[in-house]
Amino acid sequence: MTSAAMKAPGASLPIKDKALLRQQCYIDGQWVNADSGKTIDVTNPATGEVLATIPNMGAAETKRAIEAANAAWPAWRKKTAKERAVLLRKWYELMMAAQEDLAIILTAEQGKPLAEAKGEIAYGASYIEWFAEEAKRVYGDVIPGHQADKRIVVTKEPVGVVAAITPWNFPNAMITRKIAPALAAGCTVVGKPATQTPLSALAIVELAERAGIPKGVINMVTGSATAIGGEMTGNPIVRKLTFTGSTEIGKILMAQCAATVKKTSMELGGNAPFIVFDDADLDAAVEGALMSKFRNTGQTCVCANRIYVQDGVYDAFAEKLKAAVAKMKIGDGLKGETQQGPLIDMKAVAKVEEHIADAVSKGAKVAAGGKRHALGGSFFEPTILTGVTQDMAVAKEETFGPLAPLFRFKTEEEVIKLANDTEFGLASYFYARDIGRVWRVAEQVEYGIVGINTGIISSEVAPFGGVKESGNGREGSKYGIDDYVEIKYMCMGGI
Ligand SMILES: O=CCCCC(=O)O
Repeated sequence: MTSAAMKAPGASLPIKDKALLRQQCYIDGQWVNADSGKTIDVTNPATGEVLATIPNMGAAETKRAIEAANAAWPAWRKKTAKERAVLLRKWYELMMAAQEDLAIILTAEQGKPLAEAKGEIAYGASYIEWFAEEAKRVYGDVIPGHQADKRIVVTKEPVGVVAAITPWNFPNAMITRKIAPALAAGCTVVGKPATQTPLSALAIVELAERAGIPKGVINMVTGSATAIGGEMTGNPIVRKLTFTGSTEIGKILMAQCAATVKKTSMELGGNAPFIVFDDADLDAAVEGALMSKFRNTGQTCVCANRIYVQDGVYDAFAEKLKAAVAKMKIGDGLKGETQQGPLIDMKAVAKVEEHIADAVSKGAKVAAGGKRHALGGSFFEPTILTGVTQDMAVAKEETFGPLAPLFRFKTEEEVIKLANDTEFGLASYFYARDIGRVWRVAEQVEYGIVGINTGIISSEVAPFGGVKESGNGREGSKYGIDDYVEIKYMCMGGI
């Protein structure tokens, strides 16, 4: 094929605003290539098609981005909260106006069904809307003095340059819920999206530029995770690192940040228990389990990973879940009524297969699915395992795929122990109607988030985050901005 006859990357994407498909990074208000000119292909996990190429940047470009963010910081922090809020609001509006195009780009690079992608754009934009409002409420305190001639005043100041590293499973919302509070608080940002899904990040930076966010306030680099992460964590200008991803990588980043004592927010792995008690509304529990387990084809840190069902309703729950799963439509997220897209890559498929093989070798039964889907590639059948026990790998590790393992339990006390028997502590869920039990269980599970009679817990108005090895800090809600401010105490004497 001649180069003239070759299709431009992304040409097949039915987006109206072609300028959203950016293939360069954004540093100091300029769209730029890697110094080396090297690029990385971005592919569609549903088809294998190359959608675009992005710059393969490293430490040098990241350093420049950090310096640009630092240069932009004084003017940005000096703006009034309302001035920052107006720009954020404009960015939110542009994002919502481009919802359809942004969703198409997101589905194409990530695989989730278009309806879910549209939901993610609205969800991602909602953080910008929320923090535009919160920018105006970064209040301080006046504390009664400890001596007669003293007054104590507490103010909150932006931490400074923030580095944000985001994952492939939510290529829009994980960026906005870091950048929006940072900007609202008066910080500037250098972001690095996952290499598999950079196009959503670059598209929203394009919209930030159109919204009038000044140059240097947001910078976005793509490329080598080790080189970019190394510069972000090593550079003393960066005062805070915010990361969403695996616990394994989070620990490495935290260790690297220790050398310059950076603040960190870590939103790491989960191993969410989903408990169904005898007194639960079973249909509601099945619906909640479907939403929690199969959201984004099981590739969400808050997806149910272990489904504990009480003895008396175990068989009925398994049957109902099986019937619901049988109706799921699997396919290319950009096509028709798809409810389950492909997994991100073949490594993800291998992990699901490992968990199934391990469980089956120890006595679990495949009640639905259990193998790669006939569509090929990284499509996998939604799977249910019954007879799953605590000695199986799926009890300890996050599968991050469409596998619902059903564990049987007898008592409330027993299941609380099982639910807490993990180093993770992000999301947990349970279904019960007895009000005493609801309080007892909610208070005893060691998790940052507890879904009670619901499988969906995410919202910009709520504090999202985990305990134990699931991380630190909270994203969203009135608490979310705290991660981007430093408290200053002024002791005023001589009064
Ligand atoms: O993997 C974690 C993404 C979090 C998605 C959410 O906010 O619900």
